[in-house]
Amino acid sequence: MEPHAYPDLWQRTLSLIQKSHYYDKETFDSWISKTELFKIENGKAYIIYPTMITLNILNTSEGIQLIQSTLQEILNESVSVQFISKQDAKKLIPEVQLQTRTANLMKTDFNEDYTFENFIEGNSNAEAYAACLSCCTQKNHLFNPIMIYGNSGLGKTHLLHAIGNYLKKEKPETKVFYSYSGDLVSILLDAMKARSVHGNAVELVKSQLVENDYFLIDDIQNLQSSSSQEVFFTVYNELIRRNAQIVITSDTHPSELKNLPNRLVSRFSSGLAVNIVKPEFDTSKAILKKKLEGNEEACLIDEDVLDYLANKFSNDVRNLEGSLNKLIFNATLENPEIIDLDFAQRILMKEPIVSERSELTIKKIKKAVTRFYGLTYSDIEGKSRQKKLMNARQVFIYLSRELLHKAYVSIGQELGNRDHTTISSSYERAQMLIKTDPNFKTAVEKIKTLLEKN
Ligand SMILES: Nc1ncnc2c1ncn2[C@@H]1O[C@H](COP(=O)(O)OP(=O)(O)OP(=O)(O)O)[C@@H](O)[C@H]1O
Repeated sequence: MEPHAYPDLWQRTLSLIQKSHYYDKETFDSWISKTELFKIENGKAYIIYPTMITLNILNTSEGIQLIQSTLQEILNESVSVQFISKQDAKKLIPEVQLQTRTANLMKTDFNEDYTFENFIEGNSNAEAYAACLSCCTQKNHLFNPIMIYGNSGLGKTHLLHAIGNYLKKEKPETKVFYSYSGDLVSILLDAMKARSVHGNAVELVKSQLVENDYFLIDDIQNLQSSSSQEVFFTVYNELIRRNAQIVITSDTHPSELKNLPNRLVSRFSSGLAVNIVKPEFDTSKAILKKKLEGNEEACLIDEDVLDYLANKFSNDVRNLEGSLNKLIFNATLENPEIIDLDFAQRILMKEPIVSERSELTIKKIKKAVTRFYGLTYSDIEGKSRQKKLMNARQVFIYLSRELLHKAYVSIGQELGNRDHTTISSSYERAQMLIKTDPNFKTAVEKIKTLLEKN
């Protein structure tokens, strides 16, 4: 039922109660008529009492019975009744939001391109690939947790999404949870802030988390808040007890996770830790070829250009792919007959690719986006809903997420402390726009180029 329908429904209920003459006129006018219906949820009507006297009058078995039967008469369905104070009603709001946020968090959309089929195997990543694939196919989880560790841009997120995509297709009944650890921290901190009149919000989140069969956490090194580490610890233990498969990625070996408590680190070390390193030459070349698949005719490229890229940019597969994208993008502008080594070197030297991704920061993305749109920081951080500003914010959110995997909460901080749920829905919209709106796509591509120049 829409919230705006409650006052009307409650007026009708009160009028029937008045007509029943169960309460005398004075009691009704002074106390009962001042009540409000806060909401009806899961078969329960939450009724706000203004004072303790009202509560004492209402809270008798006959009083409750009268309200229940009157509501049932109007709604044609049975409801139970819970009386709440005005303060309780205020506390209920965050809880409702929390339930929505938690529900959103639980339904993960996996990146459709990040599949096992699209992942190129080589010595550099064979163990990680095998561990992730086998945990999907084997009934008993032999290794738990599986920790995939290695530098940035080497395919860790890709493999977690591949697990999700595989299970969604092959075992659709499986419950899979995936989150960047930074986003999980936001949800847990929210739950700790949310007060609750019927149940504990943290317990609610915990109970939803432990119900998963697969629990995939990306970039665990960002699980830095000690209170969320506490909650994570109990969730982790319960998941292991229930034999759920846990797969975690991190930028270092578990034993070197300095910011996490020892009891967590030692648990992470008890499963299987596999390293993923930079792809060797052949794997890098195969990744480039995979990326070109289907575009061979539109974009002719010399084999020695692929060798050149594979030799030069393999430290981070994002840079490897980025260098190829840059060549293809420039080829659409200049229309060469073929992308040869001269063309490639000219373009890549003119606009050098960021050689290490650590050089890219969220501040740099913000600077590039504002420069591109001709805006100031206060424009982009402010509240105006002008189209240009909204576009700029969406591009900023999109790039921060895609290039740096930034948590929604950190992106929100850069945008005038916007709430992380706002950021998460803008990101979803941006993901849609990149597929449907050519202007949005071009802006993203151009800003990426700007970023690579700096
Ligand atoms: N072996 C591979 N085969 C195909 N694509 C790959 C491979 N390794 C990495 N990639 C691609 O490289 C890009 C970066 O990979 P990914 O985001 O998984 O890196 P990551 O290790 O999670 O980095 P970070 O630690 O920064 O989160 C993605 O587009 C991914 O598809």
